[in-house]
Amino acid sequence: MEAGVHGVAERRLSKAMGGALVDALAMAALLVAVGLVLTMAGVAPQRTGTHAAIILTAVVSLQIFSGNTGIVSFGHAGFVGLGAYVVGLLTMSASVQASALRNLPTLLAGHEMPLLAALGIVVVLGIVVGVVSGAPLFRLSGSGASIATLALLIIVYTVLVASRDITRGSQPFYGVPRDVGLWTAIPVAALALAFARIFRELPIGLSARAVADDERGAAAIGIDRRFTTLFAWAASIVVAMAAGGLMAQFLGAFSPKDFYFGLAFTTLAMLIVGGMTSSLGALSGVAVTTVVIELVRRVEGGGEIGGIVIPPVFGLTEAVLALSMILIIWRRPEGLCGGRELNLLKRLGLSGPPTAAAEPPARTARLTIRADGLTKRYAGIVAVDDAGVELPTDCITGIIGPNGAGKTTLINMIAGAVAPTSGTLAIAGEPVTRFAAHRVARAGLGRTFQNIRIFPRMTLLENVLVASRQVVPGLAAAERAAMRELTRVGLAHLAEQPAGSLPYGLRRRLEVARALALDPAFLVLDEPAAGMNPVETEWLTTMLAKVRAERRIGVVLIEHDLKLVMKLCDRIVVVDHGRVIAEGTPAEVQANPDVIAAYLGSRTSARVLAQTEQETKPSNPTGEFSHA
Ligand SMILES: Nc1ncnc2c1ncn2[C@@H]1O[C@H](COP(=O)(O)OP(=O)(O)OP(=O)(O)O)[C@@H](O)[C@H]1O
Repeated sequence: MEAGVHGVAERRLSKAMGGALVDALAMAALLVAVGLVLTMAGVAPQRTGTHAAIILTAVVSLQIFSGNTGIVSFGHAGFVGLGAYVVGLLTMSASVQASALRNLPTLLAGHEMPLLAALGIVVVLGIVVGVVSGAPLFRLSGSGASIATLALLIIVYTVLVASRDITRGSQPFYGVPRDVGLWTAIPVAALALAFARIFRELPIGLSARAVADDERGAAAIGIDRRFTTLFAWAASIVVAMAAGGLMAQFLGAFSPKDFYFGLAFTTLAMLIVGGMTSSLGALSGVAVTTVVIELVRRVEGGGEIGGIVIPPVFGLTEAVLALSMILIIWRRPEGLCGGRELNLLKRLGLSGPPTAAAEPPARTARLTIRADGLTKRYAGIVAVDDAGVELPTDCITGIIGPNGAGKTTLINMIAGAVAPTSGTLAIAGEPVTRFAAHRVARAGLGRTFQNIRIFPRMTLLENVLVASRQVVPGLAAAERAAMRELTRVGLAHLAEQPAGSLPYGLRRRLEVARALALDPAFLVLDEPAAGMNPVETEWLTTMLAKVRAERRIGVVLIEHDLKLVMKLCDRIVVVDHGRVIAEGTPAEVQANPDVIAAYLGSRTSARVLAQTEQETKPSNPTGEFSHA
């Protein structure tokens, strides 16, 4: 039994969260150290540092969204602007308002708030604005969503310009108290960085990264893409608007064009240079780019260096930024940090993988998946035709049939990945006919895919954790459950490696571990032995029989390896031309003339069948667990 302070800490705080907190503290300490150096260096460096810290907050807001969801956003700059105008209006003195904004609605006039109170309002407003602007947006995904963020940038800009009574239109909005200095900007930037670092380890951050890596794989473990994306968007908009609030009190005067394409481009370039997928990337991107911009600005306006007269080169800063962005995308697509976080604890050898949890209790009730009259028509093709099957938890069911028979389509309809044209479906008595894949997963179905769908940029542990945390309360406990599944499939020693580095056979194992981490009532495997050598196939057979016996879950597998099917399965469903043509024990199916005619007619199949006949186990009509 675990004992002592370390054991208690591990039980309460997940390893990943502990690491994130230490990283957040380290980055904050770094910012404070830079701030102290700048304080001693004079007024001009302090102003540069303050501006950089505010820009860092804006870049971090972009990182929280784009870095986790993989959707490049052009829209955040607009929301930085919105935050600037809100804080400007709330903190401006009434006398300045009276002269600069004569037609300001009374609701907005004369607040004269301190910055902190105005930032509090910005946070609340940011949540509302984030949800309202994101809700229609994230029906889209991928590049469609990216283009929609560009449209949002234009909409926010247009609204700011058009709201003349409130913003002075395209004229400068002036008279905002200039109260933001280095020691306001740095703590806010440190907080934003800490939030970003912790966000990626939270369930929502894990889900967002899973969606970014493989949308269908994420849906199969119960992740709702729309909710996840909307949450990440709203959280990032809060940070963007807070950055805008600081910018307002740093500049004192600004106009909508300060928060348009120029800012969108600069912040995006900084994030790409540093590395979009980590908070460390945001920090290093801003640091490196700020230094480069400062150096280039000295040349841009012209001057004399060592007696050589340099003419003004306007637009040089943007050109250098664009060039560095292209260079990074070309030479180092993951950015300077390569997508890595600091991970101080791991680097110092102070944190290893979590311990594995004990097995969950075996299921006691007999449950079924019931499909009636399931049909799927594609233009001109009936992929599945009026299929009716019952898949219980007390046996391993094999679904076989020739290529193109409709097996995968049948499974995809059951798993919610393909909407049936007609028919009904129920899992454990719950009607799930029109459920999206993530809802079917939550109803108790874990699955793997014919074309493996792991999350390659996440570690093996994260791949499984993102599933276990759906059913295990508490991240620390979910981590231990994930370790248990990795141990089961023999991958625990690779827990902290990126999944993308795994060879093909091990990826299949990881996918099985991820599906089992959902603690599903049903495990559906689409060609699990494809690409495995005989030793791996034997391992898979043993592991499946063992897990079925221990956990008492229903296993359904589509498999072309007839030997494996006949050896492992209690029941077999045969599909041909989209129809279920036979159903029964392996012995019954092998003797069925329809099966022999339609599916096993070829010489090779007949030979396999003959070979496997002796190895086939007896039928299991009582539904007893035969693999205990
Ligand atoms: N998205 C789709 N659009 C059009 N036709 C499709 C689509 N998906 C599947 N089909 C067709 O439906 C039929 C059944 O395909 P399915 O992949 O379900 O068969 P299968 O039995 O799993 O085949 P295999 O063993 O080769 O994987 C095939 O004719 C296939 O071409």
